[in-house]
Amino acid sequence: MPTTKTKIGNFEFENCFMNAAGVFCYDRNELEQVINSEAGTFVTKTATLQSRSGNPEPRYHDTALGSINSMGLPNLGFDYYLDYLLELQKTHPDRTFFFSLVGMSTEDTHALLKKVQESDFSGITELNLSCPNVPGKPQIAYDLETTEKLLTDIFSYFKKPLGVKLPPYFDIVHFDQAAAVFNKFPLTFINCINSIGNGLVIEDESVVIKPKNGFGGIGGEYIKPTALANVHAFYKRLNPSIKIIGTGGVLTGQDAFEHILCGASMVQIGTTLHKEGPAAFERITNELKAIMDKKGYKTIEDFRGKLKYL
Ligand SMILES: O=C1NC(=O)NC(C(=O)O)N1
Repeated sequence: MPTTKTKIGNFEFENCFMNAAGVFCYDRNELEQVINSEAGTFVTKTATLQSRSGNPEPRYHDTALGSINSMGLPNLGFDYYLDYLLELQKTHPDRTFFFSLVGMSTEDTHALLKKVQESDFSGITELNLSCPNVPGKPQIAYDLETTEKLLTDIFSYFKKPLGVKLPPYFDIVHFDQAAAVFNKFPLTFINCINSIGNGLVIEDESVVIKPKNGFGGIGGEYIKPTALANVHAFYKRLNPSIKIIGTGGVLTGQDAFEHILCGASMVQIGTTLHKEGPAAFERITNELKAIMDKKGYKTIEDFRGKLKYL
């Protein structure tokens, strides 16, 4: 029977699936459901220094082909998630979890990461450089000069495993430029992609979410081609030591197979998890294993990154 186990940095995971930050990860109740599912691990909701109520509702809307959201980083605050992660290190010493975070300012980001560095947290940190939904705040990783400066400063003091959650890029030159920046740093991973920022969904004559006159991040089937392109573009450009997490448009085992074929070592599920709940992990894992079995692949390394060209 094929295995879908995987490795990120020095950490091994029994399954290459996990939630995408923002989905099923707001509090202990949701995170516990992911722990007890077939998922190999979880990532917390992106934590900020202080708790945030986020944007006005309605701020999330499912559509036939995916979702639109403008949550605005609602979260229970850094200390809530750190406390829970430290508790899990005692109750689940054999598991490794991801901690998503970002500051509302550069100073806050450094304050957060210094707290992680000084803490007993022994998991993996995902720095969210791509939230499109905080009014007035840009998606950081679209500014490569700022991103390079931020990572330079971070790696002067942060010595634990760190990856970055990236927005989608849409230009080959931008893939080249972004990869050149990321290759300068000892990143454990990059995560492609966050939602495609500032889309608009209309029903009848109205937008469907309240914040920003209806503009929000797009997820689901709409974004798989862009997600796959970002995973593969960076897979081809980054030092092999920087692993790729693939996020975006995963509804089935076939979608996950394609992310891994493009180079992903881990696959995150967002919109589908929001719609279906944690049972989606078992379904999609079984679908991927059936595809691997049919093709004679025993592990994901047998086909990871081996996308064929014409
Ligand atoms: O990084 C994020 N991406 C999203 O699509 N939404 C959330 C949010 O708005 O909190 N954050």
